[in-house]
Amino acid sequence: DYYTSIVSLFDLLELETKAITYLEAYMEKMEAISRQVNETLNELEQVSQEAEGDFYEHYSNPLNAYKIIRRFVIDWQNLNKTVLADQPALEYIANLTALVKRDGFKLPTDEDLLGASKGLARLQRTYQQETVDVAAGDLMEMNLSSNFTASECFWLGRNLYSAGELKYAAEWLIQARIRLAEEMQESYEPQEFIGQITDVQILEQLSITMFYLGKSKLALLFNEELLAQDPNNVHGLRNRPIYSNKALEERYAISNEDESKKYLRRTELDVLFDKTCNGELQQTPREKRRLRCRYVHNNVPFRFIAPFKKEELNLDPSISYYHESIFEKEIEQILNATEDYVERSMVGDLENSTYSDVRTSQNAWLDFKEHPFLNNIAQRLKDATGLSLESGEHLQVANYGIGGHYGAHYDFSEMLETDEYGGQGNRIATALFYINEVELGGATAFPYLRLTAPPIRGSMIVWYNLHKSLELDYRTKHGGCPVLMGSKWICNEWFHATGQEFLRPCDKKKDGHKSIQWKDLYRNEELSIAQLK
Ligand SMILES: O=C(O)CCC(=O)C(=O)O
Ligand SMILES: [Fe+2]
Repeated sequence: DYYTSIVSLFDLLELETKAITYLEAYMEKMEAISRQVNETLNELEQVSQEAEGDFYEHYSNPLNAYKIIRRFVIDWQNLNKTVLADQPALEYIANLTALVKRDGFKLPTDEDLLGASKGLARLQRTYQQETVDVAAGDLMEMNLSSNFTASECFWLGRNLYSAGELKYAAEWLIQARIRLAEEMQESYEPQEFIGQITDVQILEQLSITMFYLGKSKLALLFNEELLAQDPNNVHGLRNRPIYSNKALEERYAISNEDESKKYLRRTELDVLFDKTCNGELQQTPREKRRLRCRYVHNNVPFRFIAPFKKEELNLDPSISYYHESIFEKEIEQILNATEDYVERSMVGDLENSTYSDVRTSQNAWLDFKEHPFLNNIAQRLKDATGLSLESGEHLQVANYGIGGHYGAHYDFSEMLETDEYGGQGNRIATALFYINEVELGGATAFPYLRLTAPPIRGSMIVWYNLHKSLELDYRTKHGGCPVLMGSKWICNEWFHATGQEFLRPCDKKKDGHKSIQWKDLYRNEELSIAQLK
């Protein structure tokens, strides 16, 4: 999947560079052919004009009789056989096909484009970025000098419409119109490049989008504009009575309950998560007053000389950074080891796992036993947490691309089966390394705790998912915020409950009550469309 990872985009760039050279070669051939055909055409026109005078006189001349026959046997044949039958287009297509087939290269699909579009909308929503600004290449007040063209705005709008992101679809389509008008002004000739769109196309899409957004009057207005430009437009004519009836109905309706089914449904939890990611929700200084940064050795002899740099983010449940916890060399080794295995992440248990929009990232697993270089990392994980890795899982490596995110979830299994996780008990703690610099976005967010941990290259965060009593800690709901710029690489380790009895002694007292109030919050929430207004 292209939209889930930046790595695969490098392959695409390479492919496009080659495709451009093929297209250039094709053009050169076409121009040569066009020259030859032109010359031949001139010749033919000349000789046939000569014959236009007196037909009988002309062809009584045996030389002329010979010439016309010769033209059919030689000249036309040559033209058709050698010049026109030489098909540069076919050759170009064959070259391109061979290039793509090499190494089983997969071209991006409609699904990839849809994913990339959704990623952009997700960024806009989470970080409250206006469409005008994004279209002008302004993201979080940085100018990225990647202005969108009218066509690009149009196709993004169309994709967002298919994805049910109607509000953003409408905004991008309006940008497309503005840009198209500008582009027309800049050049006097109507633009003719392949894929250029027209105002009629935009208006078709815009009116239907407005209609499903519940704005029938606007839908009607844009539809009229469409018909003014293209009076016989089939869609325009068919939709006119539908839009105008609906607009009339709304005028007289007391309430307007018949909302469209095409809204993208967003839950209250989604909204809460967004607000945590964009910093609208934060802990107060008072709540944070007891948090400390300190060196810790956890009674590990080596760590007396090289202590961990611990930064507390939350005390109960415990969440902390351990800075400078992984070496550059190790990061390199991890990335090398996973390069070929990074797959689109699955969500859910093994049997029922499906690709899902909840999580847009790619991941791979590294077995400690198979990779000796992981020994040091394993030791560090044990020393920092004081937990055993006997019941731990393989190390997971994940990568998020354009707008990639991981919606709010729990790491533990809520209805643990005895044989689940190989009978090792629930996921007691999570340790997560950030292994690259994320330019912007991509924090790990805990919405119930109003807390984010921005990714810091080389740092690890550790938190407990279970209470000391091993009851589920419902305050630990968390996820990965959308990556705004760059890509995000993490690797994480899940510790399990089995074998930790003496390492993290459980309280006799049950302490699960501390988080019980979060348990059913948002569980069966009514799907909310608040976000769309
Ligand atoms: O990407 C993140 O920051 C969170 C990842 C996560 O929660 C997980 O892999 O379970
Ligand atoms: Fe998680």
